Amino acid sequence: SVLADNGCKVNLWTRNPDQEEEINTKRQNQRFLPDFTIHEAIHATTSLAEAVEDAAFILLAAPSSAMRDVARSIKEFASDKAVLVHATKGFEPDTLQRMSAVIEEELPAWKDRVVVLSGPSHAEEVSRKCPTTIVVASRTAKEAEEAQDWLINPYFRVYTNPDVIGVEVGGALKNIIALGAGLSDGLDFGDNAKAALLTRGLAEIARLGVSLGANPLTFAGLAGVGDLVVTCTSRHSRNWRAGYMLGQGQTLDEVLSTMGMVVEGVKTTRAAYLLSRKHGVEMPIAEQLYQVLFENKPPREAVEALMGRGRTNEMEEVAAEAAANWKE
Ligand SMILES: NC(=O)c1ccc[n+]([C@@H]2O[C@H](COP(=O)([O-])OP(=O)(O)OC[C@H]3O[C@@H](n4cnc5c(N)ncnc54)[C@H](O)[C@@H]3O)[C@@H](O)[C@H]2O)c1
Ligand SMILES: O=P(O)(O)OC[C@H](O)CO
Repeated sequence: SVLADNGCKVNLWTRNPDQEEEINTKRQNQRFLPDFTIHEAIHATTSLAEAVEDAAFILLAAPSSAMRDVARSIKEFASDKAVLVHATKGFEPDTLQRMSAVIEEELPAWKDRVVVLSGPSHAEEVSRKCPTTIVVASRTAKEAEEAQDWLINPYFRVYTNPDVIGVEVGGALKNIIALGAGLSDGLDFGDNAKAALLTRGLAEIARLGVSLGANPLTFAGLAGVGDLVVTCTSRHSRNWRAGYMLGQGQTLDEVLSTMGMVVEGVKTTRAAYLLSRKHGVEMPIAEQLYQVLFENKPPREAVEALMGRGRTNEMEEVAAEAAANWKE
């Protein structure tokens, strides 16, 4: 919609022929974005070749578990002159890789040229043209600035950032904390608890991010605290909603079947748990959530475990992590 508003002719790929027809004839997508009139310049197609072969700008937004397949499928059709952007917030579940690494493996022509788009941006509000700020990151300024040119408009303000790793890690890990915030709200634990989760969650995100090579300052920006705040507090967030239902006593299977949309935080909790062990990074919130989601730990016990941890210094850990990384 942003690209169509900016004067572009847009092809939107869907695997579902009914959805293709609904979009092209009724200008609606009732399942995923009800009551929104889709711009006339958007043409839905079930043909991936038609969707990408003449495209100068390609935006991949598949769930993280599907990104490799989708990237592989466009290889034979996409022009390597196209600006390639992804908006997916998660790690590949099996390999624990970031999305740009997965895309670059499947599409070597874009090596070091994949742009990451992230930040606080629920589709429900962008489609209503609510003022939104996001960030695009790439290894060299050229690609991010090109993506910025394509996307920026009076209601969609786009910043650039050189920190691909930090922007991807922030976008992925905030979903875990949003699940936790929803869970806390579902247990009626109040605003103090939620503020604690956001703040200590940000510390965890920064710790793992820095150990993966991110700039810690990125987590103070749109892809860090910005997206963390919106996802932990917005009624639009699927991750917050899923956590809330868990807090109210539903099982994970019940929650996921009710949602009918991707809840990236579930698989990302597992990925973060495994990455934290691999890199020796302490992530107590992610660890407790992992036990709630995958080991049937009662949520109240998880909160007790977090509150009962040994005494610690608030600032020490982030500074120590950054120093260790710098020495390497
Ligand atoms: N919804 C938002 O506001 C928003 C904002 C920013 C980023 N994101 C990110 O975008 C990604 C997708 O989220 P969404 O909101 O579109 O989810 P969604 O659940 O609304 O839609 C996912 C779409 O992917 C399709 N899909 C599932 N498996 C597929 C596969 N194997 N191959 C191809 N397509 C497949 C589904 O059919 C569906 O159309 C996530 O990583 C999410 O974090 C979403
Ligand atoms: O609905 P969620 O929880 O997947 O969040 C969507 C976006 O990432 C918000 O920026």
